[in-house]
Amino acid sequence: MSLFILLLCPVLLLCLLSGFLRLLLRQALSPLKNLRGPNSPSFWMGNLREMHDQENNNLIADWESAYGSTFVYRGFIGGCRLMTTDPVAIAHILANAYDYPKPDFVRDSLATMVAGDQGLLTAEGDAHRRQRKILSPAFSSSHIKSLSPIFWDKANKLREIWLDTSDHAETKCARVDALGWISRATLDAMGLAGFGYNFNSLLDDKNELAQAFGVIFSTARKFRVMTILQVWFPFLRRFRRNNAVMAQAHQTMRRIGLGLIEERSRAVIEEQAQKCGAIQGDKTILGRDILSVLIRSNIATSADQNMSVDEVLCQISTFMAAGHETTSSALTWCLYALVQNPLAQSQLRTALRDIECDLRSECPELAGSEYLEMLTERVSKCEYLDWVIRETLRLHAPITSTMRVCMRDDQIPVDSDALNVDKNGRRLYGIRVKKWDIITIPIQAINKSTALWGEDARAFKPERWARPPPNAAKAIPALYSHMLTFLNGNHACIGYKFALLEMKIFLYTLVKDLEFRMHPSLVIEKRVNVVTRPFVKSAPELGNQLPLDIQRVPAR
Ligand code: HEM
Repeated sequence: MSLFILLLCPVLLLCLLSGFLRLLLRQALSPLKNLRGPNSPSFWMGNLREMHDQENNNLIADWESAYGSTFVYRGFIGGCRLMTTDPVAIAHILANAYDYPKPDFVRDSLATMVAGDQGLLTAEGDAHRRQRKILSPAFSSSHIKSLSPIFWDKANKLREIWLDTSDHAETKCARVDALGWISRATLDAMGLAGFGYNFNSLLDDKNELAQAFGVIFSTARKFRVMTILQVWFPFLRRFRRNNAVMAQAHQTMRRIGLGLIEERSRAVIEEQAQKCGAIQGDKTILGRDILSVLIRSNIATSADQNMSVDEVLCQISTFMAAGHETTSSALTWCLYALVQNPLAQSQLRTALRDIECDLRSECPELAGSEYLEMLTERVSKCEYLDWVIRETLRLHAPITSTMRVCMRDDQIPVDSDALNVDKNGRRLYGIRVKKWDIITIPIQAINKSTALWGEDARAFKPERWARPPPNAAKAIPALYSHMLTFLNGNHACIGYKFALLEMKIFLYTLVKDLEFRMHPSLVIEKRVNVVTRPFVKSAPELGNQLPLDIQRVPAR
């Protein structure tokens, strides 16, 4: 054994030991240990293993009915983690976002995914505030609307591919993997709308940047003991799998990303020199993509406040990670919900066909971009489509939970009507937390909670949106429709208008002329790997997929 290894072993052991001791001390001092919660099936892993399948086993709803809306579950070596579905507690945590940031291990794992720790997803405090301000013009309603031609183009391409596939099938009905196709179409849309880059993945799946992102995102790791250890012992993060492959993918991303930034910056500077564009993204004649608007906004920001090249580069992969997979997951789950509810599917098709019919008869002279603009307006306002999307995002939130860590000792308020008690049966009027305590906000469980949404909370019912939500649900502090799908507060999703418009345009284009069905023998379950994706229960080895049968619906 070399001298180096002989010296290294005791150092590693010492690091591990001091890490363990620190952890045990924090846990011993945490007031969370006084709260009720489920038994821990494992000393080392606590409840983490059973939580891995929570989207398929209603685990959190069961815990909620046993222990109330605020309780603890166990993490690594039995550490207590707070879980709460209490709207008042969640409002407090999200309103004090910088006192409750994402835990270091979450940020580290996101940083691996977005190829750096300088993007909006991982930034905190002043850096986050500054970045968000520079990025906000790119996500305004008017700017997002100006991106709609990209969504129409990619949605139409997918529609043509699917119509062609079904028309050429012997029975005029073809089976496609909806998840795979939607993911390619939304990747293409994100590339163009995000940073003016054409992945062209609907026609060719060999694009080098798409492959690099594929490698980077696949680091969203499976449940492994090593992953848990890396959470608590940062030095172990050096020994990640695929490090060489990842480095290569990061290099590709950096090379292409820097090229895009340079190209866009040059275009913006030329544009300003010619005074042919305003700073507002939607009025410029050049690049409407988010990166171009970000660069304009960055140039207009004072030098001590603007973003560095590395920060801008990191935003590109951040849009990809935060914007592409989430929207493709939401659209896929929407089609799943519609095949499970054929009545809702046909009602939606009727509403979508009415839009086209009404527009053609009211404005027969409209064509080209004018027609598309008016169509976008009508599709955005279609009531039934809106209900279908809300109901999908409530029942199938692509991001099912998020974590926060307390950065100061605090007393988190709770709903005064909630009858939560601690381990000793004492009524809880607030939750005492200590610095470093970890909190899980179970987004999906809150969206489906029967206590908040009523007895039919787990059913897909677009019509529920015809009435105002129950009072209990109205208390949820949300950015969108009383649900936490896009979260709320300083770290709320910046791209939610982008996602909603893209979803509406894709659904209009696909559902209007295609009927979707699923073979009754197929059972679909959810797999959470940063975002939630479907897989066939009897064929998990085939990976994430949603096999749907598609068929052209004859014109009216
Ligand atoms: C259905 C689609 C989407 C869903 C469900 C979704 C959901 C979320 C959620 C829950 C968060 C908060 C994460 C946390 O703090 O733990 C978030 C943040 C974020 N999202 Fe989205 N998102 C979607 C689409 C998009 C799109 C299309 C973009 C960009 C084009 C985007 C960009 C971002 C960014 C940059 C953040 C970080 C914001 C911050 O920390 O300040 N998202 N999203």
